[in-house]
Amino acid sequence: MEDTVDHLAHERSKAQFNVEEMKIIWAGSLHALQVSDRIAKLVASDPGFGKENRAVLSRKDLFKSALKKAAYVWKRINELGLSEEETSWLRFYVDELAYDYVHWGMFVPAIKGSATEEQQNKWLPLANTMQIIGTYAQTELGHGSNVRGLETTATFDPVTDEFIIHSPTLTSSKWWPGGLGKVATHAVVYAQLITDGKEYGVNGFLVQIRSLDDHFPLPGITVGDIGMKFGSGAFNSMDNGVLRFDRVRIPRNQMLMRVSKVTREGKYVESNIPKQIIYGAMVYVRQTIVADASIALSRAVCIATRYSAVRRQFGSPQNDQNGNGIETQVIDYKTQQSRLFPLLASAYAFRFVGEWLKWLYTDLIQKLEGNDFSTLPEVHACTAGLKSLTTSAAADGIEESRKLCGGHGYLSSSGLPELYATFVPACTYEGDNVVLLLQVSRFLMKTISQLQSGKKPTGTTAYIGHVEHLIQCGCNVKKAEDWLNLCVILEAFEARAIRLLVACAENLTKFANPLQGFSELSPDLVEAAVAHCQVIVVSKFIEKLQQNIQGIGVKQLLETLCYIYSLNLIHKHLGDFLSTRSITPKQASLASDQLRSLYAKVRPNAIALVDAFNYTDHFLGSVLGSYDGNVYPKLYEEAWKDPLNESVVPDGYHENIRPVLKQQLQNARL
Ligand SMILES: CCCCCCCCCCCCC/C=C/C(=O)SCCNC(=O)CCNC(=O)[C@H](O)C(C)(C)COP(=O)(O)OP(=O)(O)OC[C@H]1O[C@@H](n2cnc3c(N)ncnc32)[C@H](O)[C@@H]1OP(=O)(O)O
Ligand SMILES: Cc1cc2nc3c(=O)[nH]c(=O)nc-3n(C[C@H](O)[C@H](O)[C@H](O)COP(=O)(O)OP(=O)(O)OC[C@H]3O[C@@H](n4cnc5c(N)ncnc54)[C@H](O)[C@@H]3O)c2cc1C
Repeated sequence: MEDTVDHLAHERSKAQFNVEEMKIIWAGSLHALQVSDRIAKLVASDPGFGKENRAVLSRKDLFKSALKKAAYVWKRINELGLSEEETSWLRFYVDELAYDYVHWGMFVPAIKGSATEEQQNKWLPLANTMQIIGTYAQTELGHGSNVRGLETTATFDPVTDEFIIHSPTLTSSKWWPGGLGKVATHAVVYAQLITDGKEYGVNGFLVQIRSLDDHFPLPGITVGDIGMKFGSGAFNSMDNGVLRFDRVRIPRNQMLMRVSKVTREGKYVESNIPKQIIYGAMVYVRQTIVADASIALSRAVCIATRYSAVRRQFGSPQNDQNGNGIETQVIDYKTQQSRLFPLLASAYAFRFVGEWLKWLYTDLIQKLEGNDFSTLPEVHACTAGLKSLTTSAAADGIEESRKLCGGHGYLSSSGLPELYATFVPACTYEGDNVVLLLQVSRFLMKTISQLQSGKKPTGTTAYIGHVEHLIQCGCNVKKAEDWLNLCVILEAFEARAIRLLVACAENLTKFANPLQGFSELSPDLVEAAVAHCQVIVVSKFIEKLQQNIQGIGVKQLLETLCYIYSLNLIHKHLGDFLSTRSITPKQASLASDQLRSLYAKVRPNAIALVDAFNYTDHFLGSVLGSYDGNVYPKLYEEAWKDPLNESVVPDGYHENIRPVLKQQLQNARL
């Protein structure tokens, strides 16, 4: 009989805040909560979206299952007449990586961002109805980070009014695009534009790669899958692909011509739109990845927190009602709390900074429509930096969550190994995290150098305008409670960031060759960029707290999480804070004292804080993290579902076990 007891009910009864209000804060609005909740339940109750154990499927079966699910998603969206908002929630809760992620996430945005209105009118209706399936073919075997180094060529032929797309070398083979290997019919291909014998840099071209009748590659095209990837399940349901062109011809009007164009005569014409707009799809996706990071981390933390409240190890001074000794819940170990609660706080911090980044991006798009490009450099720096910061922290946090679950965390049924394997490439795709931080530091060095000419930094760099104050100021914390002051915390972060930045700027002047200086100092520049990004996350968390927050105890709990997020970072990056004299060793030790009190405040609320994510058991996909905390029967049941347990005596016994045993028998007789 199924156990219907809520093993975490006692934990839930201890919460000191209104969980329903916290759910609204996490979702972003009451409306978002209602829509997401309805769609989550719809997905969880539909057997078509059932989550079989992906880890035990062969690559082919995994891929086939992902294809089936993607087709079913599309069918249900159309049958139910879902809105755009509902559709994105549906894809989110189905939680299976397939070609449609790149189609909707990159192919369509690339057309929207880089095609002319006329081109959009032609291609978007086809893409929006999935009459064509697209991929984003930028990276090559030889070059990923260095986009300017791409080798694929697009040479204009004025005789036929066509571009000839060609892969001149092995290293020019497109390599990695998702959905390319076996599914995509079209691709936005990034290639070096050549016309009239001159090269004009990388541009996007819309190229059909497979027949819409029989799915065979078109003449001149070689295409396939690049092979198994890290982990079981995870990205292996996606057909990341390889693509080569042997002088494939496409009409001239399939060059994406919003930023620059080639005329019928073969003349290259630039518009007044910055060339970087060609990279617009990457800016868009980096912004969405920050939201992915908070989701992935919160999933892991939800699993680890619920399991930590259920799991007991070693004795306890307390006795139960019958006078029997009961063991300690592992969540009560201070070490467990000091590892888990900062991750919980980070999930909330990333959620809020992701929300703000979405606003910043939407604002950019509105400005671009009015030909205002002024915020593009800042948006590029924020999306690049925050993508880097949050994905690195979330990937590390998922792995830490696995360890927080002890041995059972290593089981596939915990959901954590696949979550990690699925999420960790986010540190690489859409820009390697170190390469992106170098972009941020380049932007910051420019901001600092412009101070001398009187240019006032704005937005996320506004604090750099207060350089004199921040270089001189001292932190006033004298006792542990003094750290419970958001202005004090923010100033400590700003002081540390600006001091690192100014040190880099000063050191750069010691090099005659700026490029060489930048290269020599790149580790320091990366560190300074991280410090700057942390200022953004902390300040956006603080801004969130200044909004009208409803519900008993909600604001207090969020404040506690904000302090934990910040003080834990101080603890982690103590070297920076001390070497820049942003705080003293005594203040560092007071921060650690304060952290202990903050963990004690979170403890009774921990389960309710992860309940506020409102994740269904279907979405979590973890026997350790289920809502009712009924961990052991679920673990036991799940083990028996493994294909190895289908037979009592394993396949191969007669060939490979019995002879060994017999051999031992013979040896023993001798
Ligand atoms: C379980 C939960 C998990 C959920 C998981 C969900 C999964 C979802 C599926 C995910 C599918 C993944 C899909 C992945 C797709 C990809 O990876 S696509 C390929 C992405 N590739 C990259 O990101 C490449 C990174 N490299 C670059 O971006 C650039 O080449 C570079 C690093 C920026 C360097 O280029 P370069 O031309 O050398 O530039 P610079 O000289 O440094 O800069 C020139 C100026 O341009 C500015 N700039 C650069 N980029 C941008 C931009 N994107 N937008 C705006 N401006 C930009 C730069 O700052 C310079 O400005 P100035 O200093 O003013 O000159
Ligand atoms: C799962 C997955 C899905 C992907 N999907 C797509 C897709 O749909 N479409 C697509 O086009 N691409 C896709 N990619 C490719 C991805 O965008 C690239 O792998 C990524 O941009 C990193 O580039 P790279 O592989 O060339 O790394 P490299 O640049 O070769 O990085 C190797 C190492 O060199 C370092 N490095 C490189 N340049 C510098 C520098 N200037 N300074 C200091 N250090 C440096 C990096 O930090 C890294 O440690 C995908 C990749 C993955 C893993």
